[in-house]
Amino acid sequence: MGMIIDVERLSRRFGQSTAVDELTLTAGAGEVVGLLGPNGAGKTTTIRMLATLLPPSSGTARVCGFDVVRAAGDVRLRIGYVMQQVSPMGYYMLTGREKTEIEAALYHVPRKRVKARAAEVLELVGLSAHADRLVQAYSGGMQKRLELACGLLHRPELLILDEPTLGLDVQSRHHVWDHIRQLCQEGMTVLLATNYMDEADRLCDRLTIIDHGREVVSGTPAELKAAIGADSLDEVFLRHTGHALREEAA
Ligand SMILES: Nc1ncnc2c1ncn2[C@@H]1O[C@H](COP(=O)(O)OP(=O)(O)OP(=O)(O)O)[C@@H](O)[C@H]1O
Repeated sequence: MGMIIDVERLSRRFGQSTAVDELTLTAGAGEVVGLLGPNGAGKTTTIRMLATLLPPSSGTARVCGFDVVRAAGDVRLRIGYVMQQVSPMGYYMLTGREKTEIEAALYHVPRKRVKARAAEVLELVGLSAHADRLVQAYSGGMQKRLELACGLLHRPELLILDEPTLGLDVQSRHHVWDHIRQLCQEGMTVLLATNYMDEADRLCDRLTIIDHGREVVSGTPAELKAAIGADSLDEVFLRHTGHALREEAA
């Protein structure tokens, strides 16, 4: 069975600084693989390389069997990417359904299928009842779920989620997690970047902890905790790096 993500010694430099440093990462079909690390650890840079938006400085990355540099078009057809920063401004005067249908057309869903597919993905993320409300009336959690729905429109083999619950309240986070878990049950492969250890713990089959662009340690959440007798992934991070995963806000 081919790997959905197969990354070998991937690096990205910006001038003198190295954002991603010889990272190796794999994901098999149906796995939820996490990248856990603090702000600036290199998660988004890694994701942008896998999504073909940023060329690597060195190393190789294959997604769904295609090289992200030489076969970027083949990769793009097979991935959904839900970005960290969502700017809903351009969509404020649209309903959730209208936004989803526009994105469906952009994602090359055949015209005859657009309405049905939009309704399906809205149902998947629990937004059917709110589909005809304006996006500007959505809560933060609903907007995130709408982004998730749009990432699913073209039935990607790999869904890439960058901080899917950043800035959400506890209840909304649990709601988003429920929907991500449901997608996994349907066999989707997910790459999740987060700096929330509870999110990584709850959702990931395997994760790689990164710091300063480099792998610190990787394994299942249970393995990582058991190896050092830690109760939480925060503690795992602290023990391996000597500093906290999340700096306290000043
Ligand atoms: N276009 C760029 N030019 C220069 N430096 C960059 C660029 N993009 C990212 N970096 C640097 O690379 C490092 C990794 O950033 P990256 O955004 O990948 O981290 P991250 O783990 O995703 O953090 P966050 O959780 O804040 O998104 C940072 O030091 C950042 O300043």
